[in-house]
Amino acid sequence: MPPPKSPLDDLRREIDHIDDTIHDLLMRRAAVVERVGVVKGQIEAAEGQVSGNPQTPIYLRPAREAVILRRLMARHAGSFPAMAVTRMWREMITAFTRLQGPFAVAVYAPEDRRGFWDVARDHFGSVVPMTAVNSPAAAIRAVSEGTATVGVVPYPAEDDADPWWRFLVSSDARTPRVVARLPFAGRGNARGEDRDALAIALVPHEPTGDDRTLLGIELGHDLSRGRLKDHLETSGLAPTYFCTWHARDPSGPSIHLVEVADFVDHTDPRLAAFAGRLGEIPVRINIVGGYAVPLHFSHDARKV
Ligand SMILES: O=C(O)C(=O)C[C@]1(C(=O)O)C=C[C@@H](O)C=C1
Repeated sequence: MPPPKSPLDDLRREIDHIDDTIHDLLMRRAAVVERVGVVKGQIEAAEGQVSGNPQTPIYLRPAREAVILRRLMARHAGSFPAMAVTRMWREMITAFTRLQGPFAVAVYAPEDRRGFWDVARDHFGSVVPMTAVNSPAAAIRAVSEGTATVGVVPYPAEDDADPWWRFLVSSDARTPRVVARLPFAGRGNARGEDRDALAIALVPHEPTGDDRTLLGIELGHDLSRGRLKDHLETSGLAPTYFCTWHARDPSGPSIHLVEVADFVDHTDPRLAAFAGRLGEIPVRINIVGGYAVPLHFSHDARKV
């Protein structure tokens, strides 16, 4: 006699069928991502030929990743926790990116401060090669030299006397840019530092529809922070965060890092308006990068 049918059998068969469908779709997505990688490689090779400066392609597109997650969160419904969906997609997206080309992460996580490690792992997944480095400068170096695709460094602190971000205030195309703010998709059970982290990479600053931009502003003459803020505000670039670094040599430069609640690139007329307002004061403005505004989860993490 066959064993009596358990009331679970049909439900489990349904789950097996759903798992097969999810798995099939993952394998299908992988094939499409590989085709995207080929096209990106062709586009970058053509651009390298035009500029006479071919570079190893970097496939990461943090802006697109942010748009994907925001779109999924906007359609999410039901009892499955929203934050669990984003965790799965974060693990998947880096695994997919690695189908296109090499990918490694250098995280500022000295032995006595491991907090950013969890935050980086949550964002880039548990399979990607990840190395701890002892200073933000080492993370920047790893990205510039190509030993890491992404560096993870602390969100700038106003009172940092030797801030890492000043190394990113440069117009050199080989200077890494800020490309994401972490955590992007909720903190979960990650240990953290007292502040967020920023991801840096050799990837262009691209809009997502809800962005912050970091401007590095070098002035040829002294100007009070108050006056500088006024000029920024009247040019439509009201700062949401502001740090200043003074060179030790008093005749040396002061550089300001200004965060603006919008997407700004070099062609933005507000930058020209701001430079115009400064009149005789020489100014150099660099786009240090920017990031998609992270997702906000409600307390029970079910819904964004
Ligand atoms: O849209 C792209 O550019 C892709 O390469 C695809 C994809 C993805 O898996 O969806 C992978 C890597 C990028 O960082 C962004 C998105």
